[in-house]
Amino acid sequence: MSGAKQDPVADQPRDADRWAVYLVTDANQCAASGRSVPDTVSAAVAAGVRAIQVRAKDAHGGGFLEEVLAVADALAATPGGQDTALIVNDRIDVALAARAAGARVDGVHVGQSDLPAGRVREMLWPGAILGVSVGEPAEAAAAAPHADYLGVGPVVDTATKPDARASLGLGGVAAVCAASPLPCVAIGGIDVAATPRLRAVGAAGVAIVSGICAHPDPGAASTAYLDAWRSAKNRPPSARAEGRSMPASARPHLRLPRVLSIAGTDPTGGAGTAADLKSITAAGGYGMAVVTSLVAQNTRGVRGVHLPPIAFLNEQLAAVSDDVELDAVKTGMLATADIIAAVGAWLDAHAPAVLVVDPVMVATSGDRLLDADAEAAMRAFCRRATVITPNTDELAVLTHQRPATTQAEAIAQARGWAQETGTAVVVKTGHLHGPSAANLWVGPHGETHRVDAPRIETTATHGTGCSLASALATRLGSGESPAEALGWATRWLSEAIANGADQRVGSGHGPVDHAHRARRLQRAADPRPWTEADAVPRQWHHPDDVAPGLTPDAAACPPAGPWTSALWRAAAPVRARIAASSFVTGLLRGTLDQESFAFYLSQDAAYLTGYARALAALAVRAPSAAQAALWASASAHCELGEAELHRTWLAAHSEPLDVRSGPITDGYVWFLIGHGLASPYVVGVAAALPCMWLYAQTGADAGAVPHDHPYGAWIATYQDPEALAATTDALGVVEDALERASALERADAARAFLTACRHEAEFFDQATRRG
Ligand SMILES: Nc1ncnc2c1ncn2[C@@H]1O[C@H](COP(=O)(O)OP(=O)(O)OP(=O)(O)O)[C@@H](O)[C@H]1O
Ligand SMILES: Cc1ncc(CO)c(N)n1
Ligand SMILES: [Mg+2]
Repeated sequence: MSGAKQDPVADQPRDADRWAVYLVTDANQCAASGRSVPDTVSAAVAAGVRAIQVRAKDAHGGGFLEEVLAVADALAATPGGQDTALIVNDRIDVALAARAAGARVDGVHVGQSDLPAGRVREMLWPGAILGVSVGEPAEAAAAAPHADYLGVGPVVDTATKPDARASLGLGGVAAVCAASPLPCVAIGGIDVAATPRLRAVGAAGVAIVSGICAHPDPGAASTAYLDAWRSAKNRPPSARAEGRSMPASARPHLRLPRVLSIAGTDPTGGAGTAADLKSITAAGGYGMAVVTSLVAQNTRGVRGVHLPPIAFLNEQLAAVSDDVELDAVKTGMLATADIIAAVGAWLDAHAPAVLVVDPVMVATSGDRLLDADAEAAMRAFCRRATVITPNTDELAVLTHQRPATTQAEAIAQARGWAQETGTAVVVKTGHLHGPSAANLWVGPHGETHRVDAPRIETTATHGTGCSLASALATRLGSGESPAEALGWATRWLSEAIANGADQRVGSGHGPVDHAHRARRLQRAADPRPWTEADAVPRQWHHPDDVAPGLTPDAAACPPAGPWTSALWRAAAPVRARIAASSFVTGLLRGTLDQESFAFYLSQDAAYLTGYARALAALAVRAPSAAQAALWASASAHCELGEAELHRTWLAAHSEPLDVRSGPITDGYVWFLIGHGLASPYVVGVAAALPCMWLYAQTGADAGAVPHDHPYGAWIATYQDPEALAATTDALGVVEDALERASALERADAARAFLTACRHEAEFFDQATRRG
């Protein structure tokens, strides 16, 4: 029996350095150098290794289990062992058995010949780490939705794994890393000298077998690997020269990416350096700007361009690079071949880890921003980039083709470009027509990441290209993968475009609202008590005491009497906020991106489990059998009926069913359970009501949903007649309980009701706050 505590390292393995040096054990090699596997593990962990995989190719199940338990004990007894991930190779059953025996096991690693990663994930416990061995980008892509990290190899031919495939070399590892959004740990014949080079091509760590197990001093060997890992720069100075960037996924997340924009100006603040600085700030970076050209322009068009001497451009560039280390560079309007040459020369000397080139040629207004004879120079300049962000017209110029008129044509042009140059392309579809304004990342190895966004009916599109490229550079510079970075930038920009017109700036193509998201989050972060609940009087004697002056509006599920009617009126402001939220409007229109919906759904699954328990508590405390039955059957419905829909939708859309609840979900759930268990019954039922009542209202607001609506099946649950009947019954219970309650309890119940409404608003909104 293992003495190790069942206390998973859970979130720790997501640390940037978790996989730096990953020891994979081999009992034969340990034995040959006179040591047990647990002793080898202890020595490695004492030296600073923080990930261990127990591998026992030849052992039978029982022997393997013994070895895992012994390693778990060794970890429990070694300083640093608590923070060390313990992964079991191949055998899910052994991992489960070890956990059943009380050992802390954190996950499982499987190969291509084991069960498919998605199946393995279904068998694992929540929060388990799943690693998958891959040898090519296609395998990485298949494993990515299910795994937490990838083992990439073999790097060189190795004797420890006789069944291994042809070695990948540094280039092969780089290709898989570049195509993968997950941390990629290189494995297979890695010596100390190769370690920093693997880090430089994008590996998140090195997995070592013989280099440590067969070494006479495993502790010293571990130290040597760790030192070699740390000696490598986070980003490879040579990568840019090779025209390849280090994949963002493998870089540790930087605290504050320092991002330089090299672009023209817009005195009305909507495009160029002004837009770039706002976008970099909004995306979480420190923004800097070098001005290539002074542009007299506004929302209606360009009036004049003044180009400062090249020598002065060089002076600006040197002033930045002499003093500040850069995590990302974004270029915009470069205007002339001379400027392109000067910026190119500076980039030769100061290769940033991330270079986003927005090949600005023509403004939204139709004015030229790049000399006609500089197109060839821009084409060559683009090859320096990590990624370029042309609009469809610019993509056509770069690829010598006619402008694409469909997304498929634009993607085909981008593919050709990416394959030929090795530089990724973000295909922007703002200039096309149709309901979608999606962005797509098209990489040199054929990989694409599509981020859906709805086309917005607005004139506020001045500077959208500048803003997207700057936000993208910032998120890539912070260490995000291409898919993550483009996802964040697209969602943020979509909100900025949708709210741009409210700024009332200019009469032409107005600027986007770069700060909209920040303002929304600032409001959400306000720690003061929620005002709607604050407004309830200390005692509530009469229905008019709550929400005086608010005129009633119709509820899809009508109030059951004067008290619930008063609650409905008091909730009007927060109800309006929910109805206008970008999540709910996007959901009802069907324009919400799938990733946000999947996040919402997984939180809702977690929520329902808690809500079912809050309802069960109310059943226990109900004053009558009829009320107990109402809450008990609603509880059973949540636990069984509704959660099933979550599972089937997520599975059908290949989205992971992640039932870990986030802080917003947790806050709401425990608020409900707390009131259900510990507050007067009237307070508990008032707290539980908004979940039913506001959902019914959202369903009614949705109206008839077309059969091809992407979230039609989901919205139908809001309109479910059984749920409506339960809501009507619940309203009767709350009305009755309020009628009988004391004035003090009634006020508490109203506050709990309004606070629950606010929780509902936060709950919807959380899906659009990620990142
Ligand atoms: N009406 C719109 N609705 C939604 N998204 C839009 C709209 N117009 C542009 N976008 C988004 O803004 C980004 C840039 O758009 P676009 O393709 O127009 O680039 P651009 O022409 O380079 O912009 P700029 O005018 O700043 O140079 C894209 O991600 C696009 O999807
Ligand atoms: C300076 C500058 N860069 C880019 C654009 C593209 O909109 C613009 N209008 N102005
Ligand atoms: Mg543009």
